Amino acid sequence: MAKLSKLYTMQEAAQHNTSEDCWVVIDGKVYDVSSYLNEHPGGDDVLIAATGKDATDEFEDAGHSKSARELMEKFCIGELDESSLAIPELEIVRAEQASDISKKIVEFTQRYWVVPVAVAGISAVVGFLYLRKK
Ligand code: HEM
Repeated sequence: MAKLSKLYTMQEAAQHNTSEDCWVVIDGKVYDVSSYLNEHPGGDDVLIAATGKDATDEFEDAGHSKSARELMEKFCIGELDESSLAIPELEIVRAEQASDISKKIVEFTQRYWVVPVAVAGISAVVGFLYLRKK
């Protein structure tokens, strides 16, 4: 049967970054290692330093054994909400692009306001002459 797991955003997981309350994210899963900090053979400092980010590479670089991987399942509290990683970045890019475009439009109209005014003036004169001929 499929198991439902709780989803956490990276922002939420990142708040647990102390020696009393420590969550790490490894391979898309969230682990609450608070109770394991003092027992971790690699030290508590490496675990605290690994909070607030994807610690998969650091975990793999340490060359953890099979028994370490089995043990870590005990601390798994849920999964990472992958969509939470992309949204803030997309929003920032879009907001910057939007303000860039509107800035350019304002600058353009300030500099070249003569162009639409001239077009309107010429059309008015041409229209006036055309109507008078009739
Ligand atoms: C739930 C998460 C974790 C568990 C259960 C865990 C468990 C263990 C265990 C049992 C060892 C002893 C060696 C072995 O059996 O492989 C170990 C060593 C080590 N761990 Fe972790 N670990 C976790 C996360 C991490 C993370 C995120 C990092 C790095 C950011 C890390 C860094 C290290 C290092 C550097 C050692 C080597 C210590 C040495 O040999 O001197 N561990 N870990």
